Amino acid sequence: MVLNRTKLLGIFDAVPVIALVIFLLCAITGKILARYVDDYLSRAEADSYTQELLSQTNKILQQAKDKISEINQSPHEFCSANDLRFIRNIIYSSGFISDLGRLKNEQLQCSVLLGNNIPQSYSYARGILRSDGSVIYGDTPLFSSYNRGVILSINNTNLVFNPGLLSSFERPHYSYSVYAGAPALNAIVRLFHHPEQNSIETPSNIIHSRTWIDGNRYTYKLCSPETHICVITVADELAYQNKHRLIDTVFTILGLLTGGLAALLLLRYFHNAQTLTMQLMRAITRQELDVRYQPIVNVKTGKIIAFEALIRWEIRPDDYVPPDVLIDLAEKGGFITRITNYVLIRVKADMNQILQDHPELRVNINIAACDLQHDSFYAALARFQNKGIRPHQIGIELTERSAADCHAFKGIERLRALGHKIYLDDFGTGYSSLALLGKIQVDALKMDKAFTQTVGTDALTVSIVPQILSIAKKYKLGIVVEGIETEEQAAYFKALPLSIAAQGWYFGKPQNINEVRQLLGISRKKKKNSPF
Ligand SMILES: Nc1nc2c(ncn2[C@@H]2O[C@@H]3COP(=O)(O)O[C@H]4[C@@H](O)[C@H](n5cnc6c(=O)[nH]c(N)nc65)O[C@@H]4COP(=O)(O)O[C@H]3[C@H]2O)c(=O)[nH]1
Repeated sequence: MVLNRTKLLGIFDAVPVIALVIFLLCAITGKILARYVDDYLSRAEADSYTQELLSQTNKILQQAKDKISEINQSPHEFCSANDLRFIRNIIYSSGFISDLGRLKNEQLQCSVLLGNNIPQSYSYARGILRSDGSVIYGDTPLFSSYNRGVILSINNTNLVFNPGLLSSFERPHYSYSVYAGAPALNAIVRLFHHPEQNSIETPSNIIHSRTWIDGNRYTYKLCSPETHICVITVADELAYQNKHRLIDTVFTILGLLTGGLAALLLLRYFHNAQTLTMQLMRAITRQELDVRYQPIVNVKTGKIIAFEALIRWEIRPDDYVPPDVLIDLAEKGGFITRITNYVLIRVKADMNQILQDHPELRVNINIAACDLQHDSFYAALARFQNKGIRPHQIGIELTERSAADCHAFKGIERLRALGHKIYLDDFGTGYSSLALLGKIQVDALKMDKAFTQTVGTDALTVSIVPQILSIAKKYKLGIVVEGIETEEQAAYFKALPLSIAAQGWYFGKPQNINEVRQLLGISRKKKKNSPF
């Protein structure tokens, strides 16, 4: 008993550590999530800003082409005063053109700002030949009042872009550079840039993608595969700092709260379980547990042939802990054999005389696999024989799960050698029911009530009831059908050409020993003396 209690406390001792680990895991997960969300939002923000600049640049290039074709419709003499006036009217209304020059044999002849006063030597920066036949010169030196400018050249017409044309798209903490590439991607020039953006280097090529450059979350690149225009935006730390702090705080708090809640729930669950387990151990010591007996009948005659002993724990008046919960607690707490021995003692006290008087009658006891390793269990069983009760009058029920435990095999053999009958409980609910029968020898199968309840319903056609019955027949095993609740179910099994024992509310619910005595007395009267 000291050993059991120590083992039990050992399990519960680990709970605060597990709770702490869960708490820490949740807190760390919160931090990691914050990082992901932060990255996602930063990328989304950079993406939308870069996209905006890219589409604006594409729009301006298209408008520039339109303006050039409009200007090329000039009805006036080439570079005449009227021609320059005509052009001036068009470019001043556009807002994004700072000058426009006309060329002959690749030599500038006149421009809106310089008139016809053009210096003879003129050299352009490197130009990019684009797929539509236009040429773009990035940051070319100019003769006009602007030192440098971007030129779009189509059909002997050079359009100079206003250098500040993207200024209305500037954003705090962001700067940008816009590039144009040749379709073959072998040459790139810079078109426009933020006034502070001089440090960024022209990329060696333009790969069509949207990405953080070199994994740096402050430099974002977006290229258009159609126009070969690329925009690189650069954010400073301040652009994300506040958002980063907010996201980090929110997710850290969420992580801590979730972790705290999970840890608390775990502690509460185990505290309750611990409390219940301790209460159960106390109830055993104080002998507060009760045993009820459910009749098992021959389904053909309706005669009682046995009882199943079932444990009951009334934790408060009319408030019972379900036996499977109670058994689970005892198994996890490592003191299930105390329950089994307790039941054996109670059964002996209750049924001693009845079993002696009626040697045909049997009582089935539920046991767990680990009982089979305890000498105290065999000793408790042996006490029945001292009173002249024969071993076959004490049936042993083991669930499939328990019987499949490899340590149980030897114990089962030992019990059979002692003369006890072995019943495989809840048969059919395990995944290896049939395989189990090849490994261990049992005397009867108890068909689980879940299958019984398919009788009288459409589900019977697909249920495994017939298979279980034929397995029992094939292996020459007895069969006890559990959970018979209706006359229809009873009639179904009664009509089968098999010897079947039955148990269920239809024949009688689990009852206390006084009711059992009464039941036997009633049966006795009915059958004129003995029902057995
Ligand atoms: N719906 C319905 N249920 C019916 C009907 N006829 C009987 N039952 C219930 O079916 C269960 C039959 O016991 P089990 O399969 O061995 O299943 C038992 C058994 O595995 C375990 N158990 C009960 N007492 C002990 C015990 O002393 N030791 C061990 N190790 N396990 C026990 O707890 C399980 C549940 O026991 P109980 O709640 O008493 O539930 C009992 C019984 O009350 C019916 O017609 N309809």
